[in-house]
Amino acid sequence: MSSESSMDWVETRCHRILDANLDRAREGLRILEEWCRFGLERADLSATCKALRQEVGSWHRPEFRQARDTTHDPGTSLSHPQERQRTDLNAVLLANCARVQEALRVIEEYGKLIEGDLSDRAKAMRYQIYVLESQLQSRDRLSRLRQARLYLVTSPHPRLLEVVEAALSAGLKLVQYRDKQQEDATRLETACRLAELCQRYGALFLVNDRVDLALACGADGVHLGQQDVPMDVARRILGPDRIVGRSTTSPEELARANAEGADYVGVGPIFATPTKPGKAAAGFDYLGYARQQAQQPFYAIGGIDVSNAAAVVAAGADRLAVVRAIMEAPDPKAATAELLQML
Ligand SMILES: Cc1ncc(COP(=O)(O)OP(=O)(O)O)c(N)n1
Ligand SMILES: Cc1nc(C(=O)O)sc1CCOP(=O)(O)O
Ligand SMILES: [Mg+2]
Repeated sequence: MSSESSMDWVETRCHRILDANLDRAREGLRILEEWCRFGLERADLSATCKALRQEVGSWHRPEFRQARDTTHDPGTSLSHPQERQRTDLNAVLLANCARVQEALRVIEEYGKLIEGDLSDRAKAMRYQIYVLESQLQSRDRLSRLRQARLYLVTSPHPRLLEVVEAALSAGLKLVQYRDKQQEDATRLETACRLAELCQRYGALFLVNDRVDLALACGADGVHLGQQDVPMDVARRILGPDRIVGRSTTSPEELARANAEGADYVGVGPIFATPTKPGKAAAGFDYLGYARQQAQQPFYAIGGIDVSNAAAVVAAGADRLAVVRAIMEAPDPKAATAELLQML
């Protein structure tokens, strides 16, 4: 083969690679765009995906398509089991973000042999996809939060992981690690183990009070009380894509939570509870007020169990947070299932 033809040979293969990866990037962006449009109904994110897809389309050149040779492509018969598996919607989004990022990385590398500008544009877009992935994860966290009707707030327990796993196995999708007494090193270790457990079950995991522990264990967010750090401090530390909730007991506290943009609020205590001794019940009156005034999902909390959950729902709660009803249940899995059934 002459040196000229070997150059042509390499160039033709690069065109083939660029053709495949330009198509791969556009296909992945289309899949993300469909969820943004029809799933999240987010015009802004849909427009972002559409613009990125159109830009990638503008990078195609006739010589790239002319180099296509699907008949002799050994990859068409290759498949990995993980490519067929999508455990949930989030897995679809993550898989297609990765598909676009990988395709852009290939275009960036092989584009250097063909056209430097193409390589530079692919690199710049790859960072835009990282941002889009965070936005989708954030939207995904908030959409998952809205879907979570039952919230387990843990209490200290000798078999804490076992109890939480039993509740997760019944379909629980929202857990908060709350332990006011434990030393930090132990709390961090426990938080990391709970975070891993919740991720395995596709559940959101938050930490009570402590933004530092939430950050350190990679939690999906933090729950702040009235005496905890301001919301903007928590968001500065955790980043804009994590969930921050706030306890409320009165219209004034709810107004503050609305004003600071809490992603959800606790509304309680509905009934006086030994889990939070010394705090007077806010009762159904405040629950009814919160139903009218809360600007985010709210979880009724305080003394709730299967004996009164129906009454709490009837008084205006769509979502419940419990401690003892699960943590002290003889059968946490059955208790969780029964509460979920009532919601
Ligand atoms: C969902 C939910 N609501 C309220 C609380 C109470 O938070 P806690 O830190 O236990 O008490 P305060 O800080 O609000 O006094 C919660 N943990 N979860
Ligand atoms: C952690 C907590 N916060 C409350 C609030 O009103 O902010 S009441 C509460 C304790 C809830 O425990 P149980 O489900 O065992 O009654
Ligand atoms: Mg607190």
